[in-house]
Amino acid sequence: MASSSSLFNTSLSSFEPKPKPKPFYRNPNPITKHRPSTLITCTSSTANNNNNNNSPPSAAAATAPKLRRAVDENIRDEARRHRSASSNDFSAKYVPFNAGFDSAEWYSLDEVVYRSRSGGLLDVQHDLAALKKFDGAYWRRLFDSRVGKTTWPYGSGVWSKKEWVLPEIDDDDIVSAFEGNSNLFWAERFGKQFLGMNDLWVKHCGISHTGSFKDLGMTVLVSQVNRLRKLKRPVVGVGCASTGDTSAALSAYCASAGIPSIVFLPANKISMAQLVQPIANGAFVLSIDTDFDGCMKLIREITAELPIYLANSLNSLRLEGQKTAAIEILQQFDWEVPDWVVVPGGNLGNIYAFYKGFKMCQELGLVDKIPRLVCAQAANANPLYLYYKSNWKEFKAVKANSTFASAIQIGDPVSIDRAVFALQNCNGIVEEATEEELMDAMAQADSTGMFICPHTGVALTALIKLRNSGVIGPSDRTVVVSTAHGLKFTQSKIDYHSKAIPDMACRFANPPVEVKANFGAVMDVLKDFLNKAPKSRA
Ligand SMILES: Cc1ncc(COP(=O)(O)O)c(C=O)c1O
Ligand SMILES: N[C@@H](CCOP(=O)(O)O)C(=O)O
Repeated sequence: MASSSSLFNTSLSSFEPKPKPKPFYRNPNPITKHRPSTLITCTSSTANNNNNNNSPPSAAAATAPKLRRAVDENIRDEARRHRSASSNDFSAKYVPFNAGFDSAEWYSLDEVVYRSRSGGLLDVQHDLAALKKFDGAYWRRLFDSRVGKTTWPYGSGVWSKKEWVLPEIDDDDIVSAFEGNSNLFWAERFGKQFLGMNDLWVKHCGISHTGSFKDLGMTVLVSQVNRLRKLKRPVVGVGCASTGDTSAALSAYCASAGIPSIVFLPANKISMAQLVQPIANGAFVLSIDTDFDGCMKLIREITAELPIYLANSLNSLRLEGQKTAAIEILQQFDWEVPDWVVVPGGNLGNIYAFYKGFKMCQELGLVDKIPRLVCAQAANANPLYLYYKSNWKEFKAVKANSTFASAIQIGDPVSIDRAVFALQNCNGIVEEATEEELMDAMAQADSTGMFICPHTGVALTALIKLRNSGVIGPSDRTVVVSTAHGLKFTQSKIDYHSKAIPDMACRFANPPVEVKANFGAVMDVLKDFLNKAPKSRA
């Protein structure tokens, strides 16, 4: 149903494929329970207002004018100059998913490994004991102190939480577009008009470098690949299967670092905007005559044979970046916890990433609870929903049917176990949206000034259903995660507003009025319009 793809044949036969980090901790006003001496050094350069270290700036530093760096220095050099010489205590490793802290099976993040010995998923496990040496107030202040700066690499919403993401990577190896720090928008009119809600928010993760939340995970994965290549590990390129957003992010971050990228796309199943992104960024694009699940199977087989690093969220590194969106939401609410967070789900890495981000904040004392999560699926690609409805009795992959929410047209999600774990541990809910429901919800949201993607329409439908059934209350603080930019999915909006979708009423369509180029004709249609327009608010 993603009719955009028929305009641009994705077979594209005419297209030629073209050591440990230095610590940076200083805390002149200790607020920690314990303050490890190795972490804190204060040099004359760190004492100025550049705040390249971990400490919140002092009041004097915050008001003093910043000294411009030397002309022959860039922001990486500047960050390097300000780093101190001691080493930090933080570390992370791969363990089998849901393994305890004493797991005998673990792998260094510098190994190329995607699965546990038993074939299960992996997870990145942080040394929580080391992180807990600092209390929640310390972490809150540290993260808050880095927002809105251009200091390398903390100008990124992901790397501003570096100690919780990839603590051991050298800042020099980081590949970042200063992603994250996305807008948390108060959906005042949508909430009031369509839901009777006064505390509804949309986290616009799609207003980002490549137009989706995938940037958050990809900066981490490509940075680690950059490091592996510097360590002379045999990684000749990075590859993914994609419904359009993972491939866009992968190709952009790889292009930025000069690393070859290879993307497997299901032919004629992604939007034209998504297709052109990896092409423009110089990826090697394969348009394959199968669906996403078929592409995913192929890339797993290929990456097992060739030195191509797997960039899908099966690779748990990605989720370390994606989880920062959850931390950001808490931060944007001044560390108050919302009641609900609604996330559209496909391959199901992101719902777990949100859970993990919230859970870390609770475990490390930044907040005292976590929100309930809702995972929203398209009814045409709903294996998680069916599993949930069976009371988690039996999981069956499905054949995903065509959906306007084409980026979640996935029938055999690789992160199913992660998603179930997340939902069961936060009293979560799974909902689904039919094509008509998701398109109507998208049009309704757009009519209140947003310009959302169909996947966000799926999430809004879930919210509408849970509001109508009274599960979500009128004053519950609720965040809907918008996962991609609406401009990637304009064809679906054109089809809707042209009422060109078979068997769909398109109730909120707003087609343009064709009118002759003369004053009288224009006046007639305008008078008609103004008579029908709602009168201004008293
Ligand atoms: C725009 C968009 N929304 C939602 C999702 C679902 O995320 P996940 O696969 O992590 O469930 C994806 C990708 O799958 C996506 O591209
Ligand atoms: N929507 C995704 C599907 C693949 O998801 P991933 O998070 O496992 O890479 C895409 O855009 O490709």
